[in-house]
Formats: sequence, C-alpha cells, structure tokens
Amino acid sequence: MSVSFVASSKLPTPFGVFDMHGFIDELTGKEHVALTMGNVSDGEPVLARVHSECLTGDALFSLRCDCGAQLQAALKAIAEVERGIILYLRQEGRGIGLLNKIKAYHLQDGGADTVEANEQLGFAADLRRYDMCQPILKYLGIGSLCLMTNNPAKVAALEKAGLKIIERKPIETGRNPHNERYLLTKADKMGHWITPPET
Ligand SMILES: Nc1nc2c(ncn2[C@@H]2O[C@H](COP(=O)(O)OP(=O)(O)OP(=O)(O)O)[C@@H](O)[C@H]2O)c(=O)[nH]1
Ligand SMILES: [Zn+2]
Repeated sequence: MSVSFVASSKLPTPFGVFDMHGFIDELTGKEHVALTMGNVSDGEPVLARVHSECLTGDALFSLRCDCGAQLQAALKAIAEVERGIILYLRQEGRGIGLLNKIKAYHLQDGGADTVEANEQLGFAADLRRYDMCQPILKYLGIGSLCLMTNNPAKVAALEKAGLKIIERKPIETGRNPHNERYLLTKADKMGHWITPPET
C-alpha cells in the first residue's frame, strides 16, 4: 500500500479548529483526509475515530444510519480534550460506492436488511480496507490509539493492518425511528457492540 501526503491546512469547525491533512492512495486514486487537533506525535495514545465516508449521513443529514451523529460526536469528543484524530476514509457504502449504496437502499425500501441488500447486489456485507491507515498515522507520528467505535470487525482489521489500539471507546449516538432496523442488523448480523434497539 502506498499513500502519499499531499497538503495540510487549517479547518475551522463548530467544534474547534482542526488541522486537515490530505493523502492520496496511489493504488486506488482515493483522496483520504485526516483531521488532527493538538500534539498527536508526542508518543501518548491518541483519541481517534476511523470513519468511512457516508455522503448521505455525513453531508445530507440522512437518518437512515448513525454516521453523521457519530462523526459529530467524535469531533466534539476530540475538541473537548483538545487532542485527537479523525481518519476520514473515502470508502462510501462500506466500500461499494455511492450509487451501489443507493441501489442497496432501494432494496432495503422493499424489505431487505443492509446485509441482504449488499448480497442481493453481489457484494459481501463489508468491502472496506484499512491498509491506508498505518502509513497515514506513521506520517503524522502517531503510535497508538484510543479508538471510538462499536465495530469489532473494524478493530480486528485495524490491528491486522498494524495499528496499536490500546483502548476501545463506545460511540453510541444518533438512534432514531428511521435507523432502528439498521442498528438491529449491525448488532445481530455484524456483531457490533451496541445496545440492540427495542423491537
Ligand atoms: N452498503 C451499505 N453501506 C452502508 C449502509 N448504511 C451505511 N453504510 C456505510 O457504512 C459505513 C459506516 O459503517 P458502519 O458499519 O455503519 O459503522 P462502522 O463505521 O463500521 O462502525 P462504527 O465505528 O461503530 O461506527 C459508511 O461507509 C456508510 O456509507 C447500507 O445500508 N449499505
Ligand atoms: Zn451512514
């Protein structure tokens, strides 16, 4: 995996001013972003969120998932301690891409759950890769993470990719009537460490 640093700038947000670092994944051409706050290269574990792109949830206020709320909660948590990193990975729709995700949503509108919809389209439930994370963290001088996630497969994949995760912090937020089934499927079929919604 080859990831090259391209540029850094400030990114003011409602939560505070972050440093934004842009990287290019030489293999896929994907443009990944890291937002950092504070001194993250001092050797101490860094509060982190590894977030996969969700245009609908992160930018278009969708209530079908919990992504937007999780992203905001992570930015807020980092701003509170004035130190941390968000790795914003450009792998929309768990790696199937935006237009296939819309196709999957169409199947979900007809009764499929998120896993069944992916499978009906000929995809595995989760096609994400995490091999770009280690080179990005290395470039930023980060050795170990306190990771905000509810996803056991993500923890395992990141550790396999060479990341040192010293603590896992739950990030349960954004539950609403439209994403109850989505969260139930995450808990039941994908093993997420979340309190199952009431059925
Ligand atoms: N294919 C597909 N992708 C989805 C769907 N809903 C959300 N996504 C994508 O799922 C990714 C987020 O993954 P999740 O499994 O929700 O959560 P996670 O990030 O792995 O786990 P946490 O760290 O606990 O949030 C983003 O890339 C979303 O675009 C869906 O119904 N189908
Ligand atoms: Zn989402």
